[in-house]
Order: sequence, then C-alpha cells, then structure tokens
Amino acid sequence: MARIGVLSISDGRDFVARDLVDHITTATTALAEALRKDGHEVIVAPEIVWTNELATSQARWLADQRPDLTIFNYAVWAFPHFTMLAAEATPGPLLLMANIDPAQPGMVGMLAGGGGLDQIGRVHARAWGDIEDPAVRERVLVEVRAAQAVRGLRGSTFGRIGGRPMGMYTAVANTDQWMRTFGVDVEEIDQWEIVRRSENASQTRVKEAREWLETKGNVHYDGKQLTPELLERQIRTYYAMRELIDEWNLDFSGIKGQPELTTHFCTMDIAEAFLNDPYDWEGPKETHVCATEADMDGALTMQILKLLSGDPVLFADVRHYHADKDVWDLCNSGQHATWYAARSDDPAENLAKTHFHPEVFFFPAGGASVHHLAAPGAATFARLTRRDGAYRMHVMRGDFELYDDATNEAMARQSTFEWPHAFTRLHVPATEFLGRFGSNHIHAVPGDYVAELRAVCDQLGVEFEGFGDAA
Ligand SMILES: C[C@H](O)[C@@H](O)[C@@H](O)C(=O)CO
Repeated sequence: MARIGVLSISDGRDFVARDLVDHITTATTALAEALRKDGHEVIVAPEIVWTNELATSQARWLADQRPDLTIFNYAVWAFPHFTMLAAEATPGPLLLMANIDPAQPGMVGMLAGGGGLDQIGRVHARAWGDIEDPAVRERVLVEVRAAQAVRGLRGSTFGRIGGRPMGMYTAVANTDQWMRTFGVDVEEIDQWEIVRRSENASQTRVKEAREWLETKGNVHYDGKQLTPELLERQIRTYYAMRELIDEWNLDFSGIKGQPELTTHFCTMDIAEAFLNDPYDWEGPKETHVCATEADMDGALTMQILKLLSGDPVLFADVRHYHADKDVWDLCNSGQHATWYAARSDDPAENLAKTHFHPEVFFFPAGGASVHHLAAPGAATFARLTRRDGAYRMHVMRGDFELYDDATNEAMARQSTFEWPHAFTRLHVPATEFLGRFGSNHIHAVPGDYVAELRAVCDQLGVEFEGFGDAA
C-alpha cells in the first residue's frame, strides 16, 4: 500500500475558481476513490489551489504527510505558476494528472504546468484521461508502484559483509553515489562477524533446522564435502546473518563469501537462499534480499525488484548460452531462493524439488549448494550497471522454461549441475545481450515490471536501458 497525496489546481481568477469548485471536487473524489479501491492511502489537500499562497501552503501541508507520490490534479485550466510553486514545495515523486474533458481545459493546464517544470528540469510523470478507464488507472498505478519503491529505498541500509570478491569491479559501488542517487547507506561488516556469531545459535534450534531440510528437501551427504556437521555450520551462518540484520537494522545485504569463507569455513548458500526466501524452517517471514559475492549493484537491483513485486528475487550468473535453443542458463554459484523451484507459498512444494548437493571443487570448505530448476513462467530481468560513472538500468523480458527430465539434466550438466539453474529465453537477441550487458550477474522476478522499472528510473534520474521488446 502506497501513501498518495492529491493536490487539485485551478484558475487564478476568483470568480472563475469559485464556479469550478464542484467540477474539481467531483474529479478529485473520483481519482481518490479509484486509488483507494486499489488499496492505497490517499490524502487530499484540504483546499483547491487558486492563489500563489495556497499553492505553497497546500503543497507544504501535503509534503508534511510524507506521501510516496504526489499527484497534481488538473480538471480545469490551472494557472501554471501554481504548479511551479507547488512543485517547489513537493520533495518526492510527482505525477501530473489531467482529465480529458472538452468542456474544461484540464489538459491544457497539465501541459502548461508540465512545460514549466520541464524548463526548470523538474522530473515528473504525466497521465491523462478518465480514471475509471482501466488503461488510465494502470498508467497512474505504475507511477504509484514505482514511487513506493523509490521511497522505500530512501533511508534504507545495505549491509556489506566482506568486501570486493575475487577482483569483481562490477560488485563494488560508490557509497556517496548510492546516498545521492538512491538515498541508501552502506554498513560495512567484516565476515569475521559471521564466523564469530555462528557459535551463538542453540544446538537444539540448529538440529531442528537441519532435520527440516533433510525431511522437506533432498540432502545428498557424501561424508566429505557435505556432512550433517557442515550443514549445521551453514545453518548457523543463517542465524548469524539474522543477528546482524536485527542488530544493525539492515534492509538488505550481500555476503562476499569467496574466497575466505568458501575456502576455510563453509559456503553461504544456505544462508543466502533462506534469507531471500519468504520462509525458513521456523515458518513464514519477510524476504530479505541478500546478494551473493556482496554484489552491491546486484543487491540494489534486487531490492528495487522486491519493493515493486513483493516477491523473492533471483540472483544469477549469466552462466551459459545454449545456442541451439536460444536459451540461457542463469545459474548462481550455489543458491537461488528455494521459492523459485515451484513458486509455491508452501515451502514443502518448493523443497520437494530442491536438492542440497555437496559443494564442488571451487569451494573446499564445503557445505551444501542449493540445486533446483526454476519453474516455468514469464519474468522481468534487470540489472543496475554503470557506464563511465553514471547509473543505467538494463531491463528485459524473458521466460523461464523447462523441458523433459533428460533434457533438463543434460543442460544442467553442461555447466555446474550442483548449482541452481533458471533456463531462460530472453526477449533479446544473444548478440545484443552479450554486446551490451554490463555485468556478470542478472536479477529477476516473475511478472511484467518493465513499465514500473522505467518509471523508477525516471524518478531516480537513472538511464533506463531496455533490451529487445523492453526497449
Ligand atoms: C566459480 C566462481 O567462483 C563463481 O563464483 C563465479 O562463477 C561467479 O559466481 C561470478 O559471479
């Protein structure tokens, strides 16, 4: 649910403004009711703006309510300087909304106000038409969802556990730029904290978690790389992370893992999978975005996708391209959230399709990797990257696909079988993707969020770079 402010703007002539009150009030009420019907909280400014003083005072009053999105409503011709003054007093995302009514020049009011805002570089979005029209309502709701995500980021904290993994420039971002562009702070935490705190969970709690994984999932002990003791150590790292999240009030996080923990302690795959999942062995919980390899821009992309969709977010390497099928193997180095196995609210359904395999040769410390194949369905793929220091958001559509068992297995065995796989048909030619994509990691959520991501980028002042049919 978003918090939406609505400010209606009118004509500056008292004798005209007086006559327009009923018309404006009807339009404002229709807009507010439509948004409330979609579950949002709508706060309407107490007075219609028809003087310069009201433009400032009403916008300030609305700003004090801290809406995620402020809508300036144009049901009539509105003096444009009211838009300028009201925008000056409005700190967050802004949408100009015009009624299309031949009897009243609301559209003209929006264009004049919007043009003025363009002249001063004030970012805003626009919508027009009858709010009862589903297409118009959806246009407004795209902005609402985007604003909610943008405002959800601001004032949040990313926990960076460990530093740059294996020389990966794409995993490291500038904290000044993060604060300025996204309003996100970074808390730096040493990986020693995971090791140190892994002693803290009670043995009873850890044993019950291990038994849950053994019962609901498919654990493949080999007596060497994966033993009950190593699985319990991994469960302890999950509890250590939960402690860190609570103690430092972390909104999302990333763990370096490689090479220190994966060579000398255990992999973070169990911790990362179940932080990202909407449940753990103790029951349902909120998802917590946690990026492999402490990939900062990866985590930030994931957090945006989470705030838009509410779903667990996929983190994957762009691992292999099956040219014969035009399908990519999006495979992470040990975990995807187990939810992706069947996308069920019931963990048992997802875990039944999940295999905990002994870690492969890259990770001598051992533990379980989290293997499954992503269930089929349409998804949106995204990744914040930087070109010459400036952020851009790569966005594309695609579909997770599955085939018969033999084909699935043969494809998974071509890369690292023990890791999770999302066989993906991207709606973009491979040559375009490989020629332009600026990272080794990609992120996804089920559903179509291309319009929302475009709106998020506009609101953040980040370049939207759509690929294929998302261009
Ligand atoms: C094998 C490496 O250690 C992996 O971690 C690598 O494939 C990556 O995940 C790079 O993002």
